[in-house]
Amino acid sequence: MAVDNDGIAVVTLQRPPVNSLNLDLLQAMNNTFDDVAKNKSKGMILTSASPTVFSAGLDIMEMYKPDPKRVETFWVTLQDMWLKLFGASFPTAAAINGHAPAGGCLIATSCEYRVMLSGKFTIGLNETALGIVAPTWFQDSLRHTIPTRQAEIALTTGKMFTVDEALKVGLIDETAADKAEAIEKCKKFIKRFDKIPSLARGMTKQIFRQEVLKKLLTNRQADTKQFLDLVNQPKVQQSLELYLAMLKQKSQK
Ligand SMILES: CCCCCCCC/C=C\C=C\CC(=O)SCCNC(=O)CCNC(=O)[C@H](O)C(C)(C)COP(=O)(O)OP(=O)(O)OC[C@H]1O[C@@H](n2cnc3c(N)ncnc32)[C@H](O)[C@@H]1OP(=O)(O)O
Repeated sequence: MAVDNDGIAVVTLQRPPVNSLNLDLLQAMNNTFDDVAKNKSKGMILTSASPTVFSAGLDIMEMYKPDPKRVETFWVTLQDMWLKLFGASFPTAAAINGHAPAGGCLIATSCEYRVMLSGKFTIGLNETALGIVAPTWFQDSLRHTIPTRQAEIALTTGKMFTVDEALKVGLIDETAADKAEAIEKCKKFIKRFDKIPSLARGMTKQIFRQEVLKKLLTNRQADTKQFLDLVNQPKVQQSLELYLAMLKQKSQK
């Protein structure tokens, strides 16, 4: 992860090849978010070092034949990452410079503003298409971004939106021709708050988001148990094995 700081922190996800979210990356993200808060940055922009993938979502290897202690820590660290990002009092934006499936879409929709590169990229919560259920807080992040009806259809169909579709439905706010332009547009969004007192801004955001945050905070143990029960089911392990094989086969073509 690299952080440039000119008052606005640009945080670059840098875990080749596809920025899949494993325990180490999630821990690094959490430490970085804490630093951004401590340094009193004006805001934070999340982007990717990959030219084609923002993030491929959760690292499936963390869930396939998992070590019991590690997979639990993995999930709790993912919850922490979401609580910190969705609940950040500082302004957040995502410069989405590539594909953003599942957990990649979760990161983007946890931010307040999204700029995505024009091109053949897709974004969405595709969990149902993989035969799994997007956790409540994944669903809430989408519902917080696009109208409820479109969110329900997208979630139940596991829809991956093209850039044009994402713009039309409001899943992204703007498009950009390249990464530099996407970062500039995110900076422009964050600079809108230059004349707004930061305490009032931060508290307003937290009040606006508190219902959704509270749902996970009061349900963390049940959410973790639900995930662990699901991931340890033989049928789920079988699906993960098939999905990994499919991804490998595709990457070797
Ligand atoms: C299926 C049942 C799951 C049951 C889980 C239990 C409950 C879980 C609850 C919550 C779920 C959370 C949601 C998630 O985030 S799950 C992850 C979903 N992510 C995806 O479906 C994306 C998969 N990846 C892709 O579609 C593509 O890789 C893409 C991001 C579009 C990039 O394409 P491309 O640039 O062509 O790269 P490759 O496909 O060639 O991939 C390069 C190597 O990276 C490996 N890879 C890709 N994605 C993942 C991943 N999410 N986790 C781990 N590894 C991944 C891929 O296999 C290639 O590896 P190699 O080079 O060794 O062959």
